[in-house]
Amino acid sequence: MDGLRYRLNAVAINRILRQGFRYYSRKPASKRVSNGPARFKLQNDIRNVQKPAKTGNAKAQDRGVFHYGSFGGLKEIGEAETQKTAEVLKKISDFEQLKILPKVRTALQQVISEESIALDSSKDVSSIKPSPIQVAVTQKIARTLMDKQLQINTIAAETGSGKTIAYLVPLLDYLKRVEDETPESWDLIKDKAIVRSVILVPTHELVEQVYRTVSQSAALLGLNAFRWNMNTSYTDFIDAVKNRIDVMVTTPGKILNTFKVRIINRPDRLFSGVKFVVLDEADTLMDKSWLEETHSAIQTFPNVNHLIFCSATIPNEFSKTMDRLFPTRKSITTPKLHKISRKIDFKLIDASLNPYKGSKMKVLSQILYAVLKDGTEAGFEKRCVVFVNEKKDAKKVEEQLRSKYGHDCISLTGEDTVEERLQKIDLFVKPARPLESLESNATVSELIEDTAEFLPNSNIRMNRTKPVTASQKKVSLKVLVTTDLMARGLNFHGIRNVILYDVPKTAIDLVHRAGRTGRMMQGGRVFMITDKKTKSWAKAIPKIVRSNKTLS
Ligand SMILES: Nc1ncnc2c1ncn2[C@@H]1O[C@H](COP(=O)(O)OP(=O)(O)OP(=O)(O)O)[C@@H](O)[C@H]1O
Repeated sequence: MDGLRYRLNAVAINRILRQGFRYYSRKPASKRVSNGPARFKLQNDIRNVQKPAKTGNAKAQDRGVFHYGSFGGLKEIGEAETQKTAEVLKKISDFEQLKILPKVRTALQQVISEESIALDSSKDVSSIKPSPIQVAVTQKIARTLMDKQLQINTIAAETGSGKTIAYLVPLLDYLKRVEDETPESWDLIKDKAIVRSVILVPTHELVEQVYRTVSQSAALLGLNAFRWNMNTSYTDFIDAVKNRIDVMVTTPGKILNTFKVRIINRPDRLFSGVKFVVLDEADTLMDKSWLEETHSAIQTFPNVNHLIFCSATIPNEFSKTMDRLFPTRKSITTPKLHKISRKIDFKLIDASLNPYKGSKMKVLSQILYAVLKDGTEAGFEKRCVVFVNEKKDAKKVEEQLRSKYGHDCISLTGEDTVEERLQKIDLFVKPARPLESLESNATVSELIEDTAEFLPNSNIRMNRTKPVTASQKKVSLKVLVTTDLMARGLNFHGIRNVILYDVPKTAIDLVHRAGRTGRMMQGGRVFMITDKKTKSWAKAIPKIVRSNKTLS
């Protein structure tokens, strides 16, 4: 980073930080408010939103539901539906109480202990507890796990609630029970060239992420896992399937491609052994743009027993599609579905107020500066994800952050190749790197004065719990600017700050983007930048999060 430029910016920023409040105090007395302008404005906005002017919305609010935006949003889930899950959760809180094979339980606890962001390495593996969705799914599906007829379930739970393990429990339990409890069937298939189960996801990033969890669990259980992504050749697949693939992770497109090439002989036979199919990020996979491909891919598995649709949101459109195509499905939903975790500190900054003068870019650079300086994540490289609505803006924002403000920044959109995308997200999906391990520590804060504690004209006070020590002054911040493409399903590892540069257009986008932090009940901060055009329903979100309201 260009030190001099940064130093100049820092001086400017500090001046702006101080001037923000001075400027405000020069305003006419009638407009002065002791709590600070933005807070006042925010409360006004909330009051406006809560006025029962729009009767539909007011009624929804009475039920604890907040209608965000004017586009077709999230389905309102009836209390009766989540009540069933709540009842199960009252009775069960341990893995030991779940009806699964002990070896599957131990393997999955082991995997959770190795990959979870919510546990420290000293944690005793056997004391790891299942998350609510893991309890609900296991108990519900276990009852009919080995039944022969087709069973269709939708699983829906909030972002970062452990849904991958939730569907892996019945899947792996099923595969191992076939081996252990039906030796005649197992003898017939164990040496056959077949695929036994498939997990479908929309992107190659997710193929990689889900495969990591699947391959770890499969190795512990003596199962063969295989991922088919952009680098996998048809010969790789043929070699793997010869030895039986127990779990395959791929995209619907890859499944359909097997029917288009000569090199794969009779793919219908290879897929005739598929008994268990999971669609992860099902609302995306069943979206208009994917539906045809996804549906055709499912149809290539004629003997499937379990079909699971898993997602963090149930958009109205998805629900209608499912009613049409799979009317007999059963739903498993958690009470917190469509809520933003209360562990997330949701902050608003209004770019239309001084000193930003309408510049969202200025706001963004100041948030990044404040994040850099807040004294958290001491000794580790900080990482921050910025979401924009349009892909054309990702590059623009990146360039400005780099050239004008000297931030260490990359942008990622669908225009990058899959390899580039995987490379760019690598730093963000892995645990934060200790600063000592980095060759050249970016010692940005050593160049700047230690003064910034709040952002002007916002409801933001950067909570610095301890004084910043000399070692904490060594800081480094990596910034990823991206679009909704990276908002679904990706388990950004321990990312504590997400910035919504643009106000998300729908509640669906809002829930997914905010959900890249605060995963598995860990803390996190979401900063949303608003401006003159931003509707009052968006400005009400911090209050909605604090009061634990459901979004629709
Ligand atoms: N029982 C558990 N205890 C603690 N951590 C867990 C548990 N189960 C899963 N995790 C961890 O929680 C994190 C989030 O899990 P996962 O990615 O499956 O969430 P998700 O619900 O699929 O999120 P999204 O909706 O964003 O796709 C992972 O780091 C995972 O290792």
